[in-house]
Amino acid sequence: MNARQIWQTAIERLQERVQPNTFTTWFQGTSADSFQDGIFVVSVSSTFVKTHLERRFTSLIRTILTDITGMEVEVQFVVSRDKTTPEQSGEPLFSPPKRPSRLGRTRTSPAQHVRRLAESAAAVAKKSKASLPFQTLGLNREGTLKAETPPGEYPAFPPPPGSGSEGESERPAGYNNPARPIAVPPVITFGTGGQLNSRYTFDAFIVGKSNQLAHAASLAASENPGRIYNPLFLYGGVGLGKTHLLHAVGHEGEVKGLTVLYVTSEKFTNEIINAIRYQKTEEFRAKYRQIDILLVDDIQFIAGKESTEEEFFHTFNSLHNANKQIVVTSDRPPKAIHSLQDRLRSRFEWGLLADVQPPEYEHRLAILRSKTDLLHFSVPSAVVEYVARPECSSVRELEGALNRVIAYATLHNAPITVQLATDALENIYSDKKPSAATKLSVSEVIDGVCRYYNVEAERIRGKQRDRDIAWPRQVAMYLMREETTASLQQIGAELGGRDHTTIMHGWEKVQGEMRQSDRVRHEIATVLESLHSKPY
Ligand SMILES: Nc1ncnc2c1ncn2[C@@H]1O[C@H](COP(=O)(O)OP(=O)(O)OP(=O)(O)O)[C@@H](O)[C@H]1O
Repeated sequence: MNARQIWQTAIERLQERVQPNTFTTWFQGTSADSFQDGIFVVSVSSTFVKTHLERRFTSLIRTILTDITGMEVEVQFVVSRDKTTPEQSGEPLFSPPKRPSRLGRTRTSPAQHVRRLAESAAAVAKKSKASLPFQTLGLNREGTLKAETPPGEYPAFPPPPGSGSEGESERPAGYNNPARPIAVPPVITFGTGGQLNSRYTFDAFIVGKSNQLAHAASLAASENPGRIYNPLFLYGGVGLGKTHLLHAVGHEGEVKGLTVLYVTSEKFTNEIINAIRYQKTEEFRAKYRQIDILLVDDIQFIAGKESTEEEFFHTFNSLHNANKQIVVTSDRPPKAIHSLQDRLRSRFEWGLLADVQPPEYEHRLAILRSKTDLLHFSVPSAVVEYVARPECSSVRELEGALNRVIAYATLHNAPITVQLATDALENIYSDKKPSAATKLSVSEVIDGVCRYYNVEAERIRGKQRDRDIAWPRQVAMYLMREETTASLQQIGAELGGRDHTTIMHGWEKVQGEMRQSDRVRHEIATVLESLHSKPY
């Protein structure tokens, strides 16, 4: 067998032993460079891939090559400068969507990518439902199961520094390894852009079923900026890690030496307003068009702002045409951003839509453990389990609860015990029990609905009947009836003097839509979640 044939066989075995998205991300596009004097050289497409393969897969590849060749093999990786990317070779596993010949036309290929990722997520989910105790159940950075790996399957979990062989871990909960030192890339500023938070790296992100797709897609986009999933649209409820992933993509771009710009949609809007005001639109455009990776947080807030949408549309086109990566986050999918221009909506739907959901209990435990490690605080397992127990819809809330327990212990100079945690979280966790105490006021509902749909309260109270205002108004009716103690008459009075039958009709309409549509159920759940999430 020559080097190429050996590598072909090795690749087939690797494919059987690692998860599909791990395989695609790291092994797709590798090839045999040479095999001489027991040294097998694998050619890879980038330094990033090289470093990752060296760190995580050397021993597995060595074992496989030794097995195939029947001799002791050392493995090395080289970056092939003139190596064609998968896209250039014409045989991509992930390929960028074909550019439509006219605006707004949709493409199909990203759907296959979604399916592939979703299938692998589902496979992991299925596996994780097996009778493993949660302490030994986990997903690593690639979403592969870390612990209790079935015989023959390679544990892809990275080793803590100095812990011996690859794949071993000290982490009991088995999610990705927060104990690893986290590379702290330099904080970047670009023009008037924002900064990347050095804590928000892929290494510090704990992967679970609820965020696996978003994580895998972000990782893949950061590996191949502008080539895969462009744009990448991350969406989900508050405090679930969208911004974290956005920054992580930015950090990886920085490592590659690319020009990264992170901006909130609010900042983007202000810059446009100022550019128009001071006749600096050319400078604005020039700045935005030399970016390699554009990261925009909370894109839903540009909806309904005409000049901002217009300028973003042109920026988007210009970057996308030049194969520059665009990643945006939103609290909801493009379809649910009601006042967004159709041409922008269709562009957002063009790449990959990936959602993040609230973490389930085991995932919350793993996140909390990683946070205690990062804080260099030793928190007993029973306390971590106590903090993770209530249904916590946002990781930010979870972090807040943990910080509160630690602060409470420090303040009282007391050991961290379950009793102390119970005291520290008394008011907070009792709030979570469904009771009259959780009822909202009508003005809280109006504020929340206006924030979510990006409309003004006067319009909600007004007479207009366009769908873009009628629907938020009906949602307000529904939520006021469900979530406040106000009577139908009081709700009617609050909503511009409407009759109680109109309120009843609005409530029925939303309830009916929720019964029929997952999307509407999700939408209402998101509004509710934002209404109930209070900062600690
Ligand atoms: N899977 C995770 N692993 C580790 N930390 C996480 C994870 N998900 C969220 N966090 C942490 O939770 C906090 C909130 O996350 P982030 O700001 O990214 O949420 P978000 O979805 O962007 O929320 P918002 O919509 O309110 O802006 C951050 O400190 C982040 O590091």
